[in-house]
Amino acid sequence: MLSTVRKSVLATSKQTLLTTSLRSGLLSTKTPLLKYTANAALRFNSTFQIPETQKGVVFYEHDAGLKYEDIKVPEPKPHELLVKVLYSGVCHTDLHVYKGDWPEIKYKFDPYLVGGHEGAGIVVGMGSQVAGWKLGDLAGIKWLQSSCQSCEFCETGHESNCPEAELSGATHNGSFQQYATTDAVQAAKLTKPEELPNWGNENFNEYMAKVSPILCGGLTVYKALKASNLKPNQWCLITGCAGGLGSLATQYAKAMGFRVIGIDSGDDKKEFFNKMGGEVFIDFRKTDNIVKDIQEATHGGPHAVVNLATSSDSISLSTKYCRTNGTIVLVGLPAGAVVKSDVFDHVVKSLKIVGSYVGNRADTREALEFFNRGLVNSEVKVVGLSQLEQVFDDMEQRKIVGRVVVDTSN
Ligand SMILES: NC(=O)c1ccc[n+]([C@@H]2O[C@H](COP(=O)([O-])OP(=O)(O)OC[C@H]3O[C@@H](n4cnc5c(N)ncnc54)[C@H](O)[C@@H]3O)[C@@H](O)[C@H]2O)c1
Ligand SMILES: [Zn+2]
Ligand SMILES: [Zn+2]
Repeated sequence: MLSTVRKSVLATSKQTLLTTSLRSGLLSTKTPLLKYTANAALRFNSTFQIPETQKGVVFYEHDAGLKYEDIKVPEPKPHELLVKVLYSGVCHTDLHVYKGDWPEIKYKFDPYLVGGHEGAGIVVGMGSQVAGWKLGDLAGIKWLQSSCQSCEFCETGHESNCPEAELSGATHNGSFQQYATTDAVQAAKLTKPEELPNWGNENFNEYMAKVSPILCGGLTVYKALKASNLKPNQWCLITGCAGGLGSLATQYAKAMGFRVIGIDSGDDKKEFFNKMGGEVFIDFRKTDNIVKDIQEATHGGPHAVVNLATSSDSISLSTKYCRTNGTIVLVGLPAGAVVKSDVFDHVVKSLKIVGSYVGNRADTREALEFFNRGLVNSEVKVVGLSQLEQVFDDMEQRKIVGRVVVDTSN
């Protein structure tokens, strides 16, 4: 799947990697180059030639078609990085944004919107106020593009709840383009694979493709599992267990010492779930009594449920089978979803229902560490960025097993 040109480029040493990439075409294009030197506030290095235009997938209004177009390369603001995006995971959130499922968000069409918030790439430029980054560093673009850093939520590490938060792919153009800007404080620091015993420079492209879903999917499920209050050896039920977040949640849960029972549908999804380390799979389309099946398999119900399914009914159902004193974590955001729970059961069983929204910078670093240590294997299918519309169609029809990642070079 990964291009042989890139593979050969990446078999080089650390020092030669970026310049060789430029010669081979990884970082260069035939389009005219911007004269960044004209703006002394921006810092660039001659190693990186930034074109004026690039390929990106844009939409001009919700649910009215995606366009793979030549668009302008954005210029970083003083506090922003310019990232040459190599790969971007496709999260169901990108589909919700495209469909306009969440009217609460103030989407920014200027005049178009570029989705994507699981971008992995190389820092090729930065604004004058950026500190702590060097050109050539590897950076991740997350859903939380920036936060104010001074409100009560930012101050206490709840940055994703910041009322001023900017969101990649929704209020700020995201990672479905070859070059994207992102706030330098919130950008995720990615370790170079050559510094990791499990990886090495020869696997650079594979590393970048696989790390991209950790930037939303991995981070989100890791944080949600922390919010579940589970103790080692307790049962964790994951709804939507064979989707993008589900495949990662299964592995993080296992790595954190929990037993995993998953709900999804289809033999391919069951097989995938078992491969990810899941113990019991319930096919919601095949069972006659899902509550009974779950409670029997877990001897009284799971101690926590992490709801990742893109189904409102499945969320309400989780209040029925959750164990007494258990925690129900809400993560999936189907359009217009509400949780219907029986108050009597709710009180007598003393259930806790909590929402979990991506994670902060520490959660990001920790989630990446699980991946870097090889405790979580991000199983991805890589396709060209130009195929994004097809990926959205497949996602809507629930055909995708695990995560699809787009390669911005084609
Ligand atoms: N809270 C957050 O911070 C956060 C972050 C990222 C994503 N999300 C949301 O999480 C959800 C999942 O995202 P994803 O990228 O994993 O989506 P996905 O499409 O990859 O996976 C969803 C899975 O749910 C399964 N499913 C659908 N109906 C089901 C049902 N009734 N019972 C069990 N499984 C069912 C599908 O078959 C699919 O495998 C989306 O709504 C997304 O917006 C939330
Ligand atoms: Zn996401
Ligand atoms: Zn804030």
